[in-house]
Amino acid sequence: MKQEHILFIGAGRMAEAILAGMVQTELNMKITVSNQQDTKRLHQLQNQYAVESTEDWRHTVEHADVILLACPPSEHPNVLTSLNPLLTGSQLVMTVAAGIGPSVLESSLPDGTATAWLMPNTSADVQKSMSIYSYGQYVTSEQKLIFEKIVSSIGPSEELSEQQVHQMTAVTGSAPAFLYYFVEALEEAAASYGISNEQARKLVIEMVIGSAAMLDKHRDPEKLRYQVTSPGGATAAGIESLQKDDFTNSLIRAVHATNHRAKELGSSKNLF
Ligand SMILES: NC(=O)C1=CN([C@@H]2O[C@H](COP(=O)(O)OP(=O)(O)OC[C@H]3O[C@@H](n4cnc5c(N)ncnc54)[C@H](O)[C@@H]3O)[C@@H](O)[C@H]2O)C=CC1
Ligand SMILES: O=C(O)[C@@H]1CCC=N1
Repeated sequence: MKQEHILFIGAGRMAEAILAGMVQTELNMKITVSNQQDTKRLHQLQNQYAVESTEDWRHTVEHADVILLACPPSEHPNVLTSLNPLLTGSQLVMTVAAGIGPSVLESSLPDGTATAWLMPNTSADVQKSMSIYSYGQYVTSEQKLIFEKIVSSIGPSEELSEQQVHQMTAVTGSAPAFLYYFVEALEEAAASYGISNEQARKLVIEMVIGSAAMLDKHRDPEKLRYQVTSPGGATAAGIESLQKDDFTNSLIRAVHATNHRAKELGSSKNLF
């Protein structure tokens, strides 16, 4: 079977999480990583994940089946402009950038270029990224198979429309940061009672892991919340306090702010 070749343009945090996930699966895929200028970083990734690296991705484009843009949204115009004359016509160009859907890629690449938008999260590192994605109009069924092979190596996924990927970017791409922020806040609350920071961390992280396992098993957060919340009991007082502080709407506002910024970052008005 032909070994496919994937070229990463951008080798930062999201690229590394994807790499880490991918190499845990026997994908029979050649992986080349590149970034803007940081050779030290490329060598670190090369050694850690046994992948290849190049200091000038332009030399690798013609050999790649899939080109994965993992650079900031603001760098897409430069990268796409450089990419344009180098494409052979049979490659899949995909991005993980917030705000940059397949229609944006299509409008800046030669007519008929196959494109896809993947919105993963950093849990790709442990093959648990809940990823969402959307295809452009020229992707072949063979390219879909390759794409799905890559995506399934980093966790569960869901195909959505381009508009829905915009709307769900906060929920799957960014919300891990909201959850980590929640953990930090609870650690702070725990430590305020005088236990050590290490103890606070253990208590909170293990509680979150246990709760995530319960969600995984029962898949009904409201029911699980009721099981914890004894009528007239202690938890009810805590939930009431969160409700007084407008917890749900605070989170909804965070989702809206995130999506708004993502859209702004990827808006062709600001990019091209
Ligand atoms: N960090 C995350 O959790 C997620 C990030 N993303 C997307 O992933 C992309 C990268 O984000 P991070 O990894 O967080 O950023 P980062 O700052 O850690 O990495 C950016 C990488 O792009 C490279 N780069 C910058 N300009 C370049 C250019 N002109 N040519 C080649 N490489 C270039 C940098 O050298 C670096 O390796 C962004 O588009 C972001 O929207 C998507 C989902 C989640
Ligand atoms: O913060 C960001 O812009 C990226 C997009 C989704 C998660 N991280």
